Amino acid sequence: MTTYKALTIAGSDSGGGAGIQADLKTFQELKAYGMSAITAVTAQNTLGVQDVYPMSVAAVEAQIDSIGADLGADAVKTGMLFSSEIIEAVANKIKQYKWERIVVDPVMIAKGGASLLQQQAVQALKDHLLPLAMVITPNIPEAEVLTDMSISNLDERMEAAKKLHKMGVQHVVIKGGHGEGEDLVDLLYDGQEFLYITSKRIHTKNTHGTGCTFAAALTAQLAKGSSVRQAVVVAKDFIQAAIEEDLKIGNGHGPTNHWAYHHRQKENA
Ligand SMILES: Nc1ncnc2c1ncn2[C@@H]1O[C@H](COP(=O)(O)OP(=O)(O)OP(=O)(O)O)[C@@H](O)[C@H]1O
Ligand SMILES: Cc1ncc(CO)c(N)n1
Repeated sequence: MTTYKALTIAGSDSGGGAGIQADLKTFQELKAYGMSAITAVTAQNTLGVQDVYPMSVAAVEAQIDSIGADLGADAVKTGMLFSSEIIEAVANKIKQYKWERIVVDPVMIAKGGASLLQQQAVQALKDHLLPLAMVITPNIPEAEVLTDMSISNLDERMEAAKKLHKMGVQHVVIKGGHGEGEDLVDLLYDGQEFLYITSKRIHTKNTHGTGCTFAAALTAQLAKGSSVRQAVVVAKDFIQAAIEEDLKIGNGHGPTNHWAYHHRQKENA
């Protein structure tokens, strides 16, 4: 049996709902072998981010080298990268190891408002990482920052997706969690066609880590050889199950349930 390997390069969330922890749990549930390179340690829980401790560039590079020199990776996800120095180092390592199935989740701000990316690092993201991305998964506010436009309807979202594609990204997924209304649309653009992945909005405050979990599910599927389109559909089912069966823990925005998708599949088998 082949073992498919997925690497996450992201920040640690001590509360376990987002970041590295969400990614590794999701990889495991989707049967991809999970590996990590930590870019920053956050002191975080369901109430918010209490502190951020970035790693040195050398520490980030050393973790990636340990993986590149031995295990290798079938797909790579980037999450919280914090600074332009870390972004440049990560982009160089991706090129060095010739990794191609790259999912860039352009994490900027946590739900409570804490900054997970320095403002001056946005340009580095555009210059160095976007051209390497097989898929980018911004939420609406992140797509606005990256494209320098305001997005208040689906037409503008389509225009933003085209702009991001022009910046060198192969596939763009602009997620609809931050949109309005009962129907929620994630928009996929591959440079030619738009695909709308729709669902009903679930009314819950427990949405901590939805973005990380969605992008991690996408990465696991790409590691196993899926097409981007198939991977996005599975990622949407995965996050839908994880939000529907949310965990009622902590006093703020609780985490999603990373085992709900697998659990449902077993029940339906
Ligand atoms: N209330 C909800 N009901 C159903 N699906 C949701 C809901 N909120 C988010 N999603 C889904 O979760 C995924 C992540 O979307 P969202 O726009 O919330 O990402 P995000 O803002 O990057 O998340 P995060 O806050 O973790 O950074 C998308 O597939 C979206 O459709
Ligand atoms: C470490 C980390 N990465 C990403 C997010 C975005 O959800 C978060 N809250 N924390």
